[in-house]
Amino acid sequence: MHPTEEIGFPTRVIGLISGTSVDGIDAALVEISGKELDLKIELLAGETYPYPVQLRERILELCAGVAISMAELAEIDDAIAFAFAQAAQNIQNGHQAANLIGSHGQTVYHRPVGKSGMGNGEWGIGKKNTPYSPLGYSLQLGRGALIAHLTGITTVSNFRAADIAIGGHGAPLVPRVDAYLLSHPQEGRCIQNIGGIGNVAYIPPRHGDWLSKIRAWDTGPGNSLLDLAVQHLSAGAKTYDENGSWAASGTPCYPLVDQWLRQDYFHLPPPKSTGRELFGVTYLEQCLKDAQVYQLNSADILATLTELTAASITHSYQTFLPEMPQGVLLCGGGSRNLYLKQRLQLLLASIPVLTTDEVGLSADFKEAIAFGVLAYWRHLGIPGNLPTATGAPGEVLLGEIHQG
Ligand SMILES: Nc1ncnc2c1ncn2[C@@H]1O[C@H](COP(=O)(O)OP(=O)(O)OP(=O)(O)O)[C@@H](O)[C@H]1O
Ligand SMILES: CC(=O)N[C@H]1[C@@H]2OC[C@@H](O2)[C@@H](O)[C@@H]1O[C@H](C)C(=O)O
Repeated sequence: MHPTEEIGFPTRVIGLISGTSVDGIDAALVEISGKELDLKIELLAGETYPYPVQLRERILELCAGVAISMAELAEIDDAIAFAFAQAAQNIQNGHQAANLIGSHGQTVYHRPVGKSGMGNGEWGIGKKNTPYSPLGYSLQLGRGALIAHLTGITTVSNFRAADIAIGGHGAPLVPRVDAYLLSHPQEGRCIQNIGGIGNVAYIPPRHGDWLSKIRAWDTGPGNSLLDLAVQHLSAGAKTYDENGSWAASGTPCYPLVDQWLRQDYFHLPPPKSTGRELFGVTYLEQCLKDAQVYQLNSADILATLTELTAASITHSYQTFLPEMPQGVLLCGGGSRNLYLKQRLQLLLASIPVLTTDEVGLSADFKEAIAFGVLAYWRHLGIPGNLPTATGAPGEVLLGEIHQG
């Protein structure tokens, strides 16, 4: 049977993701129709389901590189799959049942392509064109087979592996979905996600060979350093800077922002990807040491870290885009940080900074929606990666299908 007949067409899909902020599982129930240029989605329900506190803490430790046994890894993998399956069940309450799930899972480790950790060519890594050339590696927990079993719904998971296997970064993957849902006939747009990590998709006006002109990459820290700093500076009382109001009460230290912007990652040309492995605990520790030199108070530290996020985004547009966009559309939790949004608008001067909500696509649930669309494309046999975004040499089908 053709896959579209199996799941019905148009179809009701659940997209699930927990991102690098590890704040909880974003679930989106969407009705999807069309394929690419005629792709349409309707968000029927969107919800964030927080992780149980202990599970979140364990995941954050894993992300920070704390060593654990394989047995414990298996337990965490299952706990995440159970939580994702529960989220899929809950999001359907009051709605007709879904017939497909796209589950990104929880990233706990991301090694960008060309960044082998083994060194010395051990295992043959580092020798180009051998089976062990320095491919990327990206590990998402919450196995799809278990989600399919628990929900009884066919589940697509492990989306990044196929792109990585052919030499891509396996990230960012959302830009291909952005292209079809957010492109504009006359306007070049940047779709800027500000999650734990920031990523941008530059989408030129939708005519000619616009698809091949799309550029996308991870811009660097979104909220990851800010969240860690807030936790540290509030002695655990807060997990993030609501609306950016704490940072707004301070003053950015511009010499420090300039110093931080000299970091290699910001100068690496795209395609490129990153994660909490770089912009995580160790990175923040260095930032806090640097801040001592300038005797910054807590508010000033947060203002300076917020400025780093804003400046790294705009600096990367100015450095790597073929032309500046006519508009910027924000999404992800950072789009709710009013101070950060204000700083971005100031740095981008006359380029309007809006959120994707303002053009009809949920800024909170866009990533979850995108993994629903990627699962749908997998079922239809449509590739999900954009080689200009991930650096892969070609398009591939993304994700493994587990029958429900
Ligand atoms: N009202 C708000 N004010 C300020 N910051 C906010 C607000 N709401 C959310 N955030 C920030 O957004 C973060 C969560 O963003 P989001 O859920 O988009 O990240 P993610 O999806 O986990 O990350 P990624 O996109 O890197 O995978 C929170 O940790 C917090 O820092
Ligand atoms: C390995 C991984 O999970 N990367 C995430 C992360 O969060 C933002 C940025 O880094 C992005 O490249 C990617 O997520 C989105 C969903 C993507 O693939 O488009």
